[in-house]
Amino acid sequence: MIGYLTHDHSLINAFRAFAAAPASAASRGRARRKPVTAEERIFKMAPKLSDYFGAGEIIASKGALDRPISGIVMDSRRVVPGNLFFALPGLRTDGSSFIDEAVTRGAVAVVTAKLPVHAPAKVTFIQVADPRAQLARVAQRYYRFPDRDMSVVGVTGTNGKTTVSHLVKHLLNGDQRVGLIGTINYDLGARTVPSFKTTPESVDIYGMLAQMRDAGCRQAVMEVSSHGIDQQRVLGLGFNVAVFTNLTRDHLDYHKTLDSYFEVKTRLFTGGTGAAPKLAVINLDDPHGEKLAALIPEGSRTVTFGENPRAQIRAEDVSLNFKNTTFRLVWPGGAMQVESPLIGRYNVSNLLAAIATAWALGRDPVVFMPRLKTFPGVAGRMERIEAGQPFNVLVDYAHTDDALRNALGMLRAITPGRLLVVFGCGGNRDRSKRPLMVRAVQEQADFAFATADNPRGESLAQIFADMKAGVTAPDKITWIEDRRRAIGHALDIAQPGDCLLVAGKGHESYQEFADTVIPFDDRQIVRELIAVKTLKN
Ligand SMILES: CC(=O)N[C@H]1[C@@H](OP(=O)(O)OP(=O)(O)OC[C@H]2O[C@@H](n3ccc(=O)[nH]c3=O)[C@H](O)[C@@H]2O)O[C@H](CO)[C@@H](O)[C@@H]1O[C@H](C)C(=O)N[C@@H](C)C(=O)N[C@H](CCC(=O)O)C(=O)O
Ligand SMILES: Nc1ncnc2c1ncn2[C@@H]1O[C@H](COP(=O)(O)OP(=O)(O)OP(=O)(O)O)[C@@H](O)[C@H]1O
Ligand SMILES: N[C@H](CCC[C@H](N)C(=O)O)C(=O)O
Ligand SMILES: [Mg+2]
Repeated sequence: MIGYLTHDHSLINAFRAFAAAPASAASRGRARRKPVTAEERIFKMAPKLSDYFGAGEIIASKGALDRPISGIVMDSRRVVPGNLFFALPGLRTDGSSFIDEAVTRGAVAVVTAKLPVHAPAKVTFIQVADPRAQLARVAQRYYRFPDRDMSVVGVTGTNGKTTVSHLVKHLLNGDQRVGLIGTINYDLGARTVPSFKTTPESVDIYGMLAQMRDAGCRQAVMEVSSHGIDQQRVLGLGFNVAVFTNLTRDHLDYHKTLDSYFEVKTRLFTGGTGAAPKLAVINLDDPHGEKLAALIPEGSRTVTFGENPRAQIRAEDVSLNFKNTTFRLVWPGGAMQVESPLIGRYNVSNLLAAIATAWALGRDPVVFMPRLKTFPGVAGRMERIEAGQPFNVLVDYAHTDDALRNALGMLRAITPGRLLVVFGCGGNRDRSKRPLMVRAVQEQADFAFATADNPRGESLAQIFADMKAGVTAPDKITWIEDRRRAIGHALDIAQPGDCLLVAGKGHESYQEFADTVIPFDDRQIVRELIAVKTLKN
């Protein structure tokens, strides 16, 4: 262990404050757009608190409504003087318990579901029906509707969101500056910062879209997680395009059933998050994609992709190997040969999703496809580690049974020797996927080291116990709690011709325990251990 960060996520909070800082007065002045509605016109003047609320949104209030605010915050620990604090009901606690703390830190106004009986006179209290929904509405107004100045693409699905988002950004980048919000980083146009959430809170999203707008981005791509949709983080956001990659088992700790998980995803396409997107880009190779296509409202255009002969954007004659993937791309009005260093059949799907999105946005594949050649890949997604070892090592972010099955199935087909895996299951996430992940590994791999992923607040003994319910071939799996040691053992037994997949943490540069977050990067650790091994031999 090199050191540790305390679990209060001070670093993460610092990134967050940095990423979502309100546009400065100067940058607000630089905005190039023309206000189009009466509501937007208000924000040309110095806005006051009441301007951020629409008709009927305030149920009751105490204190002045005509005061200015210096920012919007939903976590009392982030309040600075002059802020408007949103007290949100949560799964673990209630933001209302932190109103006193927020006021002590300088909040001048509080939005809450229930007015307090004894309220400090200097603070304004506003009662609304749904503080979480209201947060999104207020944030959108505070940041002056940045989504209306840009074409925003939202990508949802269990797997492939990050890969597709980065591909879309890359394909569109040649024409214009494209912002990005996703699992790995936030590209705000003028600067890129590390991510703290795949789909951040609404106030952070609108804040970041405003920074992109002010940096000249007219196009943005963002991953939209099911948690993000359900927690109204994208409420009211006007998506130009919504993309559906696939739906397989994950997050059932939160959604309980696959049907309700699917229902949450459909909201992005049917207007359930505000307005329906103008364009719906849907994977027809996934049975849930077929179902979704039938739900798209009139007024939205649907573009389908897949190997399915009915898909508008289609891959034919797919050829896969360890070095690259080739297929014939067919679209209404043309066809061409595609070659990409992204390996695995699921990446054909990701490539088609991105191509379909660019095509749906009016771009010509003949013009944008040459850009694929310079796509650098996505960090921690089938990332090859070449440190002079005589066998293949790949680091991948597969953390569901479907992703593991796909990743291992693909490597199996192209590995002459044994297929080895290091993997684990995250804590405080879906427990039901744990035995299924073990099954997927047993089906495809010759030998596996089960270890810690991010245990978070759960004991590793509990996580291992859940995983063990899926064991049918105990001789194939060695259980080693320490992830670094597990990787070391796997490297020790690997022989020329073998392939080692280190799965689950991909680009992550930390490991999260109950009360500490330690620096931990699978890619760096593999390199270090190979170097040590080489020195010893
Ligand atoms: C399970 C889940 O999604 N939880 C989210 C939920 O937390 P919660 O309901 O438990 O909140 P809580 O801790 O009870 O707190 C309630 C309120 O009190 C506030 N509070 C709390 C403590 C304090 O000292 N002061 C204070 O003001 C909190 O800011 C919050 O607004 O609401 C919070 C904001 O109100 C979110 O930050 C939190 O996301 C947590 C951090 C999280 O880890 N979410 C993950 C699962 C997530 O969203 N992941 C998806 C990706 C999933 C995928 O791979 O597809 C993502 O988009 O990142
Ligand atoms: N289209 C796909 N279908 C199935 N599995 C995929 C697909 N694309 C990627 N994967 C697998 O899922 C892993 C995660 O991919 P990616 O990061 O693109 O997905 P994501 O949806 O953004 O995940 P997360 O929800 O954790 O942010 C990859 O490392 C790979 O193993
Ligand atoms: N976005 C996913 C990431 C999982 C990554 C894996 N390393 C884990 O910690 O389980 C989630 O929050 O479920
Ligand atoms: Mg992602």
